[in-house]
Amino acid sequence: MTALHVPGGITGEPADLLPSGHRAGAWTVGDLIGSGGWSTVYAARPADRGGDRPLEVALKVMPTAGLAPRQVRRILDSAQREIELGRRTSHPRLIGLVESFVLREPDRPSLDGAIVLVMERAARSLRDLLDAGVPEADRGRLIEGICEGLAHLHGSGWVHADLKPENVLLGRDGSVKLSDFGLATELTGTHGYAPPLGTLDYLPPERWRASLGAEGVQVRPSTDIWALGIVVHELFASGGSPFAGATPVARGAAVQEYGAGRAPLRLDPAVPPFWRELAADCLAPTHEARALHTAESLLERIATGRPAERRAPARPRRRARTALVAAALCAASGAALAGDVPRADALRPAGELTVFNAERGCQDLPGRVLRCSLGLAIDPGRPYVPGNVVPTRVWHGDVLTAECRLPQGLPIIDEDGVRSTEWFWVRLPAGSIPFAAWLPAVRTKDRPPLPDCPHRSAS
Ligand SMILES: Nc1ncnc2c1ncn2[C@@H]1O[C@H](COP(=O)(O)OP(=O)(O)OP(=O)(O)O)[C@@H](O)[C@H]1O
Repeated sequence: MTALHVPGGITGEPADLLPSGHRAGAWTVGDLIGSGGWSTVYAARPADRGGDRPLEVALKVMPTAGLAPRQVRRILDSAQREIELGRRTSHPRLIGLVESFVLREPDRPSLDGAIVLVMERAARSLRDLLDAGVPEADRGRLIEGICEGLAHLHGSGWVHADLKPENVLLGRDGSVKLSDFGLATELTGTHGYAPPLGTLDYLPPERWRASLGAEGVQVRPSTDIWALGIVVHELFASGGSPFAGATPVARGAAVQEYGAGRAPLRLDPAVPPFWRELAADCLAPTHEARALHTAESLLERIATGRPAERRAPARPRRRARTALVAAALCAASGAALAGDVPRADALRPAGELTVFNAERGCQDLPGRVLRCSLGLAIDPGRPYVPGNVVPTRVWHGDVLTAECRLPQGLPIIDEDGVRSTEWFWVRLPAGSIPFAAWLPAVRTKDRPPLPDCPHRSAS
């Protein structure tokens, strides 16, 4: 875990290292695996034969000696979270906790009193794999494994809160195992509170302006979904972030510009269409829009979408998937426009529609807040995501002129569960470019008699 709001890591003298062959609790220490800001991790094996202990484990040693009380509290809190989560959950996609103990090392004062977490041992981390180059055939499987881990965590009422390639470990067989639960937070209702720590490159826009209360900062499952979107992008873009900048802070500034609707999402062209749509949904700029994409629903999409990709690797087949309308409730500036739409002079106004936004809290607002704005689609046959909406926004109560209807577009479900495949070709306010776009029928209660549209945007 990297400090965000407080100066990072442990200050003072570095702790001693445990030599290979040293006995720590019931374990014999082996090679050093690596170290983070708060801990050192060693390979280890059982010191005694017999018993049902795993034959190879990793010891995460978290020294506490000589630290300021605040730092000790931080480490104890982190260890407590790992232990609590390890005690309460168990899943093949989560690194298992075998046991924990306090190290007694009177001859090594810097290690005396260190907390030791004994964990299932992995072969390497996703960061190592990214550095070496991820084989193309493995990428989808890795994402699916991360989603499985997140789905189990979220389903058990926990948020990881520090998802990043360093914390995605890989077994010898390549299986994915999420690790490092030092910030993991149990939800009470819709959210939980974590210490104000995290890794800058994986923080969603709302975290950059989150207030720090007595309990910490608010985290929700959508925090992990954002981080997943970054990891998906990294897997296909040689480790690159979708947000430009030479430093994590500069990239964080780009995240905030995007979150405020002042910049579009620019995904690397190397990310294939299926994963691009998935990453864009994970990277929806607001918690509200992102919350529509749960780890569980992403898993379902992967399960149905990936085989199609495999069958037609040259040009992945577009699957008509059900999209949730609020996915397009985000800033859409800079959206590219698809062709094959009728010219302005070809439009003959045929009916009026009043925009209806089913999202709670968006119907009685006196002003026009971005959060409650709706984007109209460029192409009603493509997923209704930020890359497929026009820049002009509309709001609940706006009256739009409709020209025609498309009975069979992509099915859309609104926040109340109303589903429709119908779309309306509507004019946008004067001066808008483009001059018209597609409104999903779930975004209006009106059904004026309209002719069927002769056209649809190219997909
Ligand atoms: N169970 C494990 N099996 C194998 N390697 C592990 C295991 N747990 C951690 N590691 C490796 O040990 C190193 C340090 O671990 P870790 O990142 O958990 O420490 P940390 O102090 O929490 O780090 P950070 O401050 O970066 O979050 C990393 O290289 C990680 O891949």
